[in-house]
Amino acid sequence: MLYQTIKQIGELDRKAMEEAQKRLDSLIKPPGSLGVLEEIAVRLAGITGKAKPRVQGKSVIVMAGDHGVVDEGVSVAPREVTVQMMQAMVNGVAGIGVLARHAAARLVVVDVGVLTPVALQGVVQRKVRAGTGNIAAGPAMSRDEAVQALEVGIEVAQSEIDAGSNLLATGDMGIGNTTPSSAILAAFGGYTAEEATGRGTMVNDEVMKLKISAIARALAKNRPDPEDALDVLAKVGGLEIAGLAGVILGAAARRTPVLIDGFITTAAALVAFKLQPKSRQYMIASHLSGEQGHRLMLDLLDLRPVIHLQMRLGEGTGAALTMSLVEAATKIMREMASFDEAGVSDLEEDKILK
Ligand SMILES: O=C(O)c1ccc[n+]([C@@H]2O[C@H](COP(=O)([O-])O)[C@@H](O)[C@H]2O)c1
Ligand SMILES: Cc1cc2nc[nH]c2cc1C
Repeated sequence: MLYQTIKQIGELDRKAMEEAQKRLDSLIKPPGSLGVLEEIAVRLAGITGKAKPRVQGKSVIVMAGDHGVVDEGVSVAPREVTVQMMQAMVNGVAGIGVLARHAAARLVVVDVGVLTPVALQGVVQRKVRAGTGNIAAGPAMSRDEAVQALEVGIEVAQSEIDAGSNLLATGDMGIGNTTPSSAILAAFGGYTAEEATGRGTMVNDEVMKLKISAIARALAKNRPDPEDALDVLAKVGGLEIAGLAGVILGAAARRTPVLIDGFITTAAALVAFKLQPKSRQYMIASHLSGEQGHRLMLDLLDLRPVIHLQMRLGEGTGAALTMSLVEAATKIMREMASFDEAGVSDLEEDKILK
């Protein structure tokens, strides 16, 4: 199913993009004056094949997993916080609970690999295994488990689309998950552990040293092959990272725009891109995370973040906030009048900067 999904991902619809650009240029404004909103509008046309798409339903999909590498002491938070935060999410009181509600989006929380054996009320149960292995000592998971977690993401994304959502946002929850995300960045980008590592939940200098050492050992021990995305994902990734890469591929295969959140979801975006380079065109980078290394990831993807709020919470919070901007771009296309329609005098063509 993974390979079928990867094969289904096509190119953007250039004709719809040209039509959208033409319409934008006819609207009552100086050329290009809505800036990035115009870029989003054109890309949405390419993704959906419609010059004037309408956002009909929004879903934020949070994938959650635990990490064996927490044994190395790489986070400020104890591992049980993963599950406690999932509970807070379904109760609507976590950051993403608030911001998904603010965006009028459905919030879907998926257990793709948390340690607790108990099923949480309101959480979608798709556990592939109970947490990853410690990447500083061996692989995170098997190749087969990585495929299973990717397929969970594809299925959840496509069931949200089947239920009427046509704008998706990605979110993550997993204590310790900035460590595998940094390892993924180092593996794909050829960076050292030091260059790829940030402070996550705000670890101090002492913990930072442990974290860099754990990532360096993870790379040396596992030797992930950057030419083989599944190898990188299985050896130094995470279950929620795999699930999120699946969400992105599943959305792209169904020509649905998908908002990328922060450091962890962008690591997943890198995996999706390496599995299918065409998937990149369906991604909208929502924000620039405060996590060191996020910009390096976005540069590898050649994506430009829409908002800069120094957020580094994860959970899909930056992606949820950006949903309303994406929706605004569709409304510009649908509701703003042209010079002709509004009876505004045409601009003087010979005076416009070309
Ligand atoms: O999204 C981000 O950019 C981001 C940056 C730093 C931390 N986080 C969140 O914090 C947790 C991981 O931090 P850590 O220090 O435990 O690796 C995880 O649950 C993430 O959602 C998220
Ligand atoms: C409290 C808390 C909330 C989070 N949300 C995402 N990662 C998190 C990490 C912590 C520690």
